[in-house]
Amino acid sequence: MDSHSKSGQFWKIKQVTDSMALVAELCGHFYKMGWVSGTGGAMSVRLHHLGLIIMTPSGVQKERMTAEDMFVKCSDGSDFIIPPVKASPHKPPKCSDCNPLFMKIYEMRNAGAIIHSHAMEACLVTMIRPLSKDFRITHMEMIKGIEGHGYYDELIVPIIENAAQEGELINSITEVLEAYPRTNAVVVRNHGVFIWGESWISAKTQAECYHYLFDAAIKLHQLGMDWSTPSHGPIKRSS
Ligand SMILES: CSCCC(=O)C(=O)COP(=O)(O)O
Ligand SMILES: [Zn+2]
Repeated sequence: MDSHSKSGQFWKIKQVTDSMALVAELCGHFYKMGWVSGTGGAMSVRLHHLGLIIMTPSGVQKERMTAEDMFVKCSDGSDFIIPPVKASPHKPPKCSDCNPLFMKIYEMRNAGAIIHSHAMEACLVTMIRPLSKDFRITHMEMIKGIEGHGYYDELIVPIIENAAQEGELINSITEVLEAYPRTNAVVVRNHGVFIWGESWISAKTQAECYHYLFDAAIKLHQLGMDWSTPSHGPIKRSS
């Protein structure tokens, strides 16, 4: 291998290891936000130009992960890097249960990163209106943080029903990705939310806006105000 090729290989390896470290660092931040507590939640970043996908491991303290805990998959889902087994009593590392859901989102959307949050506000907003098929909100400045949306737009986020196992959500996620072509988030009732963007920065920024809007909706509801109407006027019995 000539020195030019060696240099190219070095920079590719560095991009992968830097991204693995970045996912660990971001999960530490998300833990402080209440998005990945109790081992819940997960994250994935896709390195389009390298054909690789980084995913968090399953069932671990998400705020204590390091770069070497990350799984790295090829675009077809096969393993590229499996984390080393740590000393007993730790179990062998397992990739996130969100793996099939992340792969489906990558397949159906041109995403560069996906965040799965277990934030309380993402749960509660689905429980206040237990029959609603989607979360709708308008006339809030933070809607502008969601790609393709303005202040006056109605932001519509599909809600799917929860299941006993994360992988069982695959059919309902696929259905809403088809039925809501503009959405870059799916809320799972009584569980959490999946949010994606073209880069990790876009996914994180939009995740902050979605969580803000869910929180605002809950607070508006507590104040007797209807979050889904332009005036946010008093809640009517039917809403
Ligand atoms: C209390 S966590 C239950 C599993 C879950 O919903 C989740 O998001 C975490 O799954 P993972 O396999 O990525 O740890
Ligand atoms: Zn989950």
